Amino acid sequence: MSLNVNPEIVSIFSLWGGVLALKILAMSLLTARQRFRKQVFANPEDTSLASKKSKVVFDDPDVERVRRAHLNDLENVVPWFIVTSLWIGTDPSTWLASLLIRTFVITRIIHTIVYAIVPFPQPARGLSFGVGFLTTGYMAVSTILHYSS
Ligand SMILES: N[C@@H](CCC(=O)N[C@@H](CS)C(=O)NCC(=O)O)C(=O)O
Repeated sequence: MSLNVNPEIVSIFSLWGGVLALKILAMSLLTARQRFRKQVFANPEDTSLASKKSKVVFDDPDVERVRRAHLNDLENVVPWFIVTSLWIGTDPSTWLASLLIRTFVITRIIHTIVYAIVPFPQPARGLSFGVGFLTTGYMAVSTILHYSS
């Protein structure tokens, strides 16, 4: 079996994967923004960076919301990077690869907006999570079928 990776698909994956990596890095900044806004930190030494009112708190709802969104990213984006880098070796069509890669990245950006930036009522978050989840699931199954046949 020969490995045939289309360079156009690699470019699309690199571009959109880079955007997604930056989005995940931005989650740390969003967490820090909430910590400074609420003056709540995870370690005693961090409180010296802020006002005298600042304290160590582990259950601030706004900080925890961003942290849950960050964790959810890691639960979904890490498998996506692994699965996509395997799937593009199965010689998918450029239009399908482009559609699935863009769809996943856009759904993760929407997930962050509706979870951590402007909390939206459900099913906004569930849908953004679900579409991305199905995208990764499709690519994983199609990779397994490709290499097992
Ligand atoms: N680890 C997730 C597994 C299920 C999941 O990812 N659900 C999506 C759609 S409802 C979600 O955004 N969960 C919120 C979260 O992970 O904090 C959880 O505990 O909820």
